[in-house]
Amino acid sequence: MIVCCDPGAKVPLATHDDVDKAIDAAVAAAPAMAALGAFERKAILEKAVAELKKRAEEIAQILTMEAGKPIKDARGEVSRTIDTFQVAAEESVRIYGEVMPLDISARNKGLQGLVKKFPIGPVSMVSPWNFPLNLVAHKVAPALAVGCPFVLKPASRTPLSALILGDILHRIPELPQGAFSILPVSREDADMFTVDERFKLLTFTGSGPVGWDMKARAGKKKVVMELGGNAPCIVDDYVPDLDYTIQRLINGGFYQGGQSCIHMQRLYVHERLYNEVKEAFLAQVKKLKVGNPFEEDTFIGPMISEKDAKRIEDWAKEAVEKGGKLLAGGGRKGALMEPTVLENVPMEAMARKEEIFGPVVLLYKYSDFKEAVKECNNTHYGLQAGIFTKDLNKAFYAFEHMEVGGVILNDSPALRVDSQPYGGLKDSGIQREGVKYAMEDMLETKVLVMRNVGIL
Ligand SMILES: NC(=O)C1=CN([C@@H]2O[C@H](COP(=O)(O)OP(=O)(O)OC[C@H]3O[C@@H](n4cnc5c(N)ncnc54)[C@H](OP(=O)(O)O)[C@@H]3O)[C@@H](O)[C@H]2O)C=CC1
Ligand SMILES: O=C(O)[C@H](O)COP(=O)(O)O
Repeated sequence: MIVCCDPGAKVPLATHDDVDKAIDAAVAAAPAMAALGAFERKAILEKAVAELKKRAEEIAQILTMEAGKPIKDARGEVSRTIDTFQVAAEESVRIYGEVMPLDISARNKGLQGLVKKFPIGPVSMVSPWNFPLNLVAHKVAPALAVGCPFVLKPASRTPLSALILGDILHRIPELPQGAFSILPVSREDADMFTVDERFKLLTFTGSGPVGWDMKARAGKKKVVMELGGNAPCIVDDYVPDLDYTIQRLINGGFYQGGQSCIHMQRLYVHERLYNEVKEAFLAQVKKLKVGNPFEEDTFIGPMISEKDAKRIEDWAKEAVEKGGKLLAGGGRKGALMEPTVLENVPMEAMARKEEIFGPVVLLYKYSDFKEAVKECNNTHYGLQAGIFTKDLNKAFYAFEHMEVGGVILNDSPALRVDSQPYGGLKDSGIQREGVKYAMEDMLETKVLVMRNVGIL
């Protein structure tokens, strides 16, 4: 069977039997993976970095073809993927344990512990279409850094860049046979990624309903979930620089066509700056080029499918029906969705309640900072939040009170550095990615308890 991805590339689709064999191969490769020295894991990751650098433009073109991602963003994703692998190479030689005193009471006299981290074993990986290369890298590179074999299922709509990464790894002879498989597979045949007990960890990035259902059925394995968001951003009464702030707000709201779970969906602006920010923001929105993603100056390419673009358009319409005001955009041509700004959209509207995953920003005015933080938290998601302010006390207040995995000061919530801890609270997930943090989940702590009996 084959699976198609726009605009017509075809790749083989693995069967249930293929997945079964891949898991067996990962189990068989686990001892050899665990036996790799830190210097060997580092060398493998560095070879991947070198090859990604060589093939960067080819991969960027493929990302644009398979996901409709503007070419500038595709190049950005490749360069972030190189960072992700580079950081993993560096972290691979920094997996520390500890020696701990265990003589905590008289009966434990003479005891100490040697604590060491060991690779957890075969990892099941399921990745989404919105960052088809770097979100794959955020699972693959940490696994290689700790010495875990893996089987990865890329999203059906965007399997190509993951398969190219597989091609790169396949050419690294130091990787033990069976250490990895990358298998495009139908949802029906993908159930083993969730339920198979040969896997010791399931790491999933994608939508909430799918992720939470997987967690419920994952059995005894550890689970990492990177799910959706509905990211808020506050622009306080005094900000470092208004032009800079507007430029970052535009990026946060419309970069990647809003198809990112840290996309700035809600923008709360202090009443002192409200009119000025609104006017400058709308002026910039009107200049954004929507269209052919291969053109260098395109800011917003097509949504991942026409169906998704239609849903986004419908949610914008519903927001107006429920009392919101349309300030810009709202229209759609096929899969191309206009950058859209809505004001005062009420809580009952889908665009306020749920993750819109499109180029839509909701604008609100506030007068009390603490109330604005409360309103930011008024969602079942909790991934990232942004705050622009000159006042460090407010920044710390936001850091302490925002119910999210990351607060971004003086930039939009859409900012992610690939080495930072990344992940959410509430319905946005559990555990963290961001190389070093993903590695922690792929390691098992073991202790050697030693008694010094004092006899020669
Ligand atoms: N990072 C994020 O927060 C993301 C959020 N989303 C949100 O989710 C919405 C839907 O996007 P979509 O791509 O369908 O997201 P999904 O969560 O449905 O898919 C993500 C990955 O999970 C796979 N998958 C889905 N169901 C199963 C299953 N039962 N067993 C094993 N694997 C499974 C998908 O495979 P397949 O591709 O074959 O269906 C894909 O590889 C988006 O519009 C957006 O709102 C989407 C992507 C990323
Ligand atoms: O910049 C990123 O890496 C993404 O926004 C993170 O991907 P997500 O949309 O799955 O969180």
